[in-house]
Amino acid sequence: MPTRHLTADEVRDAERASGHLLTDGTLMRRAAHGVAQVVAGELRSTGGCYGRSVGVVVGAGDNGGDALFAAADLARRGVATHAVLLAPDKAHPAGLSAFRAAGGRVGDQLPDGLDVVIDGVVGIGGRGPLRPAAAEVFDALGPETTIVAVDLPSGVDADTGEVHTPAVRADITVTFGFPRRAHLLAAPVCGRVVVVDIGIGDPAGEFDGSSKTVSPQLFSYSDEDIDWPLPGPGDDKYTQGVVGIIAGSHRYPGAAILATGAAVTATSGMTRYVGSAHAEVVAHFPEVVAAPDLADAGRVQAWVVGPGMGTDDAALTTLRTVLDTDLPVLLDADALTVVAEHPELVARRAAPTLLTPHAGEFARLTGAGVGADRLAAVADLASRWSLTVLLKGRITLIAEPSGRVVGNDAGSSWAATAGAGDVLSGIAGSLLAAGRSPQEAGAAAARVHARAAELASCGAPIGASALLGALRPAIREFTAPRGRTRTGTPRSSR
Ligand SMILES: NC(=O)C1=CN([C@@H]2O[C@H](COP(=O)(O)OP(=O)(O)OC[C@H]3O[C@@H](n4cnc5c(N)ncnc54)[C@H](OP(=O)(O)O)[C@@H]3O)[C@@H](O)[C@H]2O)[C@@H](O)CC1
Ligand SMILES: [K+]
Repeated sequence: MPTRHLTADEVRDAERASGHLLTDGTLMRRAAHGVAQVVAGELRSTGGCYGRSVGVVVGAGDNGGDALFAAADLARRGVATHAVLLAPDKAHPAGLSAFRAAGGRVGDQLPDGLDVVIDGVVGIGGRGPLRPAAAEVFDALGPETTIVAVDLPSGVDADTGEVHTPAVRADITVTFGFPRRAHLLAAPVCGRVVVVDIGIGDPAGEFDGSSKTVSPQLFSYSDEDIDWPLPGPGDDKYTQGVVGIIAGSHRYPGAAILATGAAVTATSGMTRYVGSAHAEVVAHFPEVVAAPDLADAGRVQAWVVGPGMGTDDAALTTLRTVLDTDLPVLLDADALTVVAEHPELVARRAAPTLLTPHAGEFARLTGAGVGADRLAAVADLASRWSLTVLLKGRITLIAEPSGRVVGNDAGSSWAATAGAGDVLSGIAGSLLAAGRSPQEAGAAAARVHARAAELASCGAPIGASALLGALRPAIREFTAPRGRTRTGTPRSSR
């Protein structure tokens, strides 16, 4: 099931709804125990707890309280614990007493060579960058020290995921109850995220309506949430959805080959190509049915338009023709540039429409940059234009007009290479043709694309051809173990 990522306000609502568990300090004790367990696990994996040393950086709020109670717990397991109090007068009193009682030491700075440092500067109450005193403590840490953030890496905005400068870069982040938006939007600085159950209810399920309605809503998918289309016993090449690719040119066939190749690889249905690179495309992929003109293209169930197609009058005419149909259409690259100049092309479209801009194309479409709040920006465009927008990046966001946004962390940036977007459009287009909604198609395509980049790279730079080459093994990871339901019914025929 997709995971929802909460705002700071929703987290506070959920905590408040737990009543006495909040007021009598139970939630904090559970949270602190969860942090201590994770740190102890880290220490055990590198030789054990006893005799090891842990530092805590303690801010003015409850986040610091969590860190102090966690350190007290660790001290009782034989760990030497040291704390720096950034605001000594405001440090959580009960947490500080517990820390001192367990033998923890308080000083102006942390000793060298600590095994773990716990970031308890700020959590969901933090605003803006890490302040200088805190930044100094983290800057002094050696590379051997593992940083464990309590709730969030300090200096990261809980709701927008903006990583301020400076901000803590955590190896592990331990959070409570439900992941926050920042755990996805700022995934690269959160490290491994561990969600500890502290007994607060699901805000979506248990709220009585008094909490604020939050829009947009951010979700992430696990591999199990990806329902890749598989051919069923009764399927033929047409019934699985035919995708048509309009991309590239005779002079610049690369985008055409990459997008069409991705479509050929992504699903077993038929792939058509329309454009002047038809000979080059067929030379690479003989299974593609290619035509130079749209009028001769044949029937499709979805169109991909744009990569390398140019932005001239011919491109405008082609776009107009395709967008006038009631078929799903994915618009990428040059098509986005044309639509930025002619937004009326998509204004009255009722059929599924998916725009796949990178940040530059997004700015062209909106007349403004993406800004620090990518989630709000992409959700706003999707809502204003009543279509689905996939904003590319290390964290790809796919927003529906309803305000539902799915985010996918690619896990690396190896796919930031020329032509990778063409591959993505081919994958997503074939999923649209297979009947997936624009958001499902975008989310599944982004996930498989990221996995292919990982498989192709293995730590080395890649080009888009290598990415395309790794697409089939990547897809296999999403289909092989889950190809059939318990009753033997192929998933695609359900
Ligand atoms: N409620 C519960 O039951 C549970 C809560 N839990 C925990 O509580 C956390 C929320 O605690 P919170 O509300 O006290 O806010 P918190 O994040 O500690 O920071 C607020 C303080 O920081 C300061 N400050 C602000 N910005 C700053 C900056 N950039 N750099 C430095 N300082 C900055 C600001 O003070 P200022 O200096 O501005 O006066 C303010 O006083 C939550 O994340 C979770 O860890 C868990 O135990 C589970 C149960
Ligand atoms: K923190």
